[in-house]
Amino acid sequence: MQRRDFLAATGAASTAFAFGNAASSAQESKKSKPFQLKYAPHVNTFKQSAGNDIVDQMKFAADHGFTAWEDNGMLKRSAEEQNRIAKAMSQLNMQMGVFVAYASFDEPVFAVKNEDKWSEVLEAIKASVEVAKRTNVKWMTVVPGSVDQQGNSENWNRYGGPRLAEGYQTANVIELLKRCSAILEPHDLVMVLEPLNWYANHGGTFLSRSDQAYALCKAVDSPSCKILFDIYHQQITEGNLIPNIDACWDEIAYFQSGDNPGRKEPGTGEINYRNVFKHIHSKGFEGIIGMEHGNSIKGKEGEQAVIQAYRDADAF
Ligand SMILES: O=C(O)C(=O)CO
Repeated sequence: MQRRDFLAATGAASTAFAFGNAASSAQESKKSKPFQLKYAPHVNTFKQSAGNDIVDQMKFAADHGFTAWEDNGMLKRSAEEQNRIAKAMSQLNMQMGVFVAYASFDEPVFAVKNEDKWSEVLEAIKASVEVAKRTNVKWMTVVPGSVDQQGNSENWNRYGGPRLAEGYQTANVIELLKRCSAILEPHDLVMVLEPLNWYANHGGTFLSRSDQAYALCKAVDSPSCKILFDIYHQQITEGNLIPNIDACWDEIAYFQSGDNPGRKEPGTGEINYRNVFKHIHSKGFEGIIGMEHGNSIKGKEGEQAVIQAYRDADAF
C-alpha cells in the first residue's frame, strides 16, 4: 500500500504539513493526529515504508502522528549527520529521545573501583554532553555494568574467589554516578539509569530492579540522575508494573516499551499497554516513551501493524 493510500485508509487528519519543497509538501500534506503520548520509533522501525535514510524515516513517523524519535546509536554518528538529524527534528517539530551515553553489560565497571575504567566512563559522559547539545537531547542512557561475580580476573572461578560484598558495590556505583552527575548538571542534562532483566536478555547486570534504581537516584540526589523505566524489562524482572511505576514515580524521567515475550510492539504479548499508558498519561507524564522493540510482522504490513498497535494502546 502506498503511503498516501495508507493515510487515507486510516482516516488521517488533513492538517497541512510543510517540509521540503512545495511540490512534495503538497503531495505529502496529510498528517495523522498526534498520539496522546510521545512514543518514539527507532531507526529502521519504518525502513520498508520510508527507505534507508533516517530523515525520511523520521518524516514518515511524523506523518503518522509520532512526535518523538529515539536513536540509541547517536553517539557514533558523525557530527555532520548529527546536525542533519537535529535540523530535521526541529523542522518536523519532533523531540529527540535518549542515546546510549555509556553501557556495559558484562563487566563490573561501576561496582568495582578501578580508576582507569572509571576515567573511561567519565570521558564517555563528557563526550555525550557535546552530542546532546548538537542534537537537542536531554536524556542519555547509562547501563552501569555487571555485578562483581563474573570477572576475567585470574583469581575468579565458578566455585568461589574474591567478590566484593554487595554494600560496597552499591557504594561504588553511587560514587561514580555522583561524578557523572557533576559533569551533566551544569548543562541541565540527565542520565537515565536503565534496569535490565536477567532472564531473557542480560543476566548479571548490576541494575535490574526499579526499587534499586530508585535507591540509587535518592542516594545520588541529583537532577541529572534519574530512572529509565523500560516496561518490557520490568515486566520480566518484577511485573506489578503500575504499582512499581507509582512507587518510583518521582525519579522516573523516561520510559521504553516492548511487549513480553518476544520484545515486539504492544498487543503481541502479556502487557496491557492501553492501561499502562493510560496510567502514565493520567499522572501528567510529558516525557518520551522509546519504542525499543522489533516489529512482529516483516515488511510494510508489519510497520502498519506497529502504527496500529500504538493507535490501539493510545486509545484510552
Ligand atoms: O540492551 C537492552 O536490552 C536495552 O534495553 C538497552 O537500552
